[in-house]
Amino acid sequence: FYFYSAPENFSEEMLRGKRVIVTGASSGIGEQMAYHLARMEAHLLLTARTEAKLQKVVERCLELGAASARYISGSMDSPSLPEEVLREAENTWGGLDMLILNHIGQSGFTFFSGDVGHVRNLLETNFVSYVALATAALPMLKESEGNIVVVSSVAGRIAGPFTASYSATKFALEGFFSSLRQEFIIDKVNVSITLCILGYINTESAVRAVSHVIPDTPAPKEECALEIIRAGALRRREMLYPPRAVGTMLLLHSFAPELLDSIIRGNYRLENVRRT
Ligand SMILES: NC(=O)C1=CN([C@@H]2O[C@H](COP(=O)(O)OP(=O)(O)OC[C@H]3O[C@@H](n4cnc5c(N)ncnc54)[C@H](OP(=O)(O)O)[C@@H]3O)[C@@H](O)[C@H]2O)C=CC1
Ligand SMILES: CC(C)CCC[C@@H](C)[C@H]1CC[C@H]2[C@@H]3C(=O)C=C4C[C@@H](O)CC[C@]4(C)[C@H]3CC[C@]12C
Repeated sequence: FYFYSAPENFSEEMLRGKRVIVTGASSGIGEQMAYHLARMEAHLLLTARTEAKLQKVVERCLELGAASARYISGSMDSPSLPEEVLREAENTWGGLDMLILNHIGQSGFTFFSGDVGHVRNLLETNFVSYVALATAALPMLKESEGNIVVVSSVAGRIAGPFTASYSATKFALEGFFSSLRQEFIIDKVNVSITLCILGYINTESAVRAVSHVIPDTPAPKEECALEIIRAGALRRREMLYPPRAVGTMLLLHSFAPELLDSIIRGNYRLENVRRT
């Protein structure tokens, strides 16, 4: 608990000139990570589906001081996109230092509807594409001794109600990337894997999805974005944000899981859950 709140030896120069891919960078935490990295004078390759938004983010990144900034648009449920993104990095930079996996597909905050097709598609977008991106990036990351950063959630450690499909995709990420980290150590592959366990963050889409049910005040996306970059650059195994709230939840989950479950249910405004 203390470990994660300890002062850290991070300097923004660590990112200067680094070649970084950020997925899901057209809005929310991904967009904020792009702006921080731009200020730090990194080279940026951004992805998401909406080209118009990516164009604006790239423009702003160049104003903020990015060494370079470009984008690729497309949906991560398409099996060819991950390789296309990494080919672009190889062609323009000839290498890669940091891969930040952050995008998620749409999922509502309500009872599981029974739509198995949606689960399949969400696993493709939120999980399989992460594996494909990391796999395609690995040769370049080995060369640079770089970083893989996986953005996950408290919902990837503790399953609350109304996030069944989403939680499954985040649990999958932790299983896969924690196993991979072990293999890297065995094989002496010097590529770090940082898992980010986030609580409720004030992005537009999250607030829209849950504010009528969850009364808590969400944590700021700007600081969240900076903490993710910091943890990745410091090659941390995991980061928690906001650290105290998430740390307390994980601790409670480990020694009194049923108590935590009931606290979560008791904290929600269940009468406001939209049943469709
Ligand atoms: N906000 C929160 O409370 C929490 C967030 N997190 C995690 O943080 C990360 C960022 O979340 P947040 O910033 O809130 O999310 P946003 O909804 O703000 O951003 C999601 C990004 O992913 C892109 N995206 C959506 N669908 C697809 C798709 N099919 N293919 C490719 N890209 C897609 C979106 O752009 P476009 O629509 O243009 O494609 C957008 O850039 C996620 O991994 C999330 O799980 C974890 C815990 C809590
Ligand atoms: C004691 C309890 C109140 C603690 C429970 C923590 C709750 C509040 C936090 C932890 C993880 C959060 C979810 C998340 O990870 C990602 C998304 C996707 C986004 O598009 C919509 C919002 C959603 C569902 C978040 C909703 C709020 C969650 C459940």
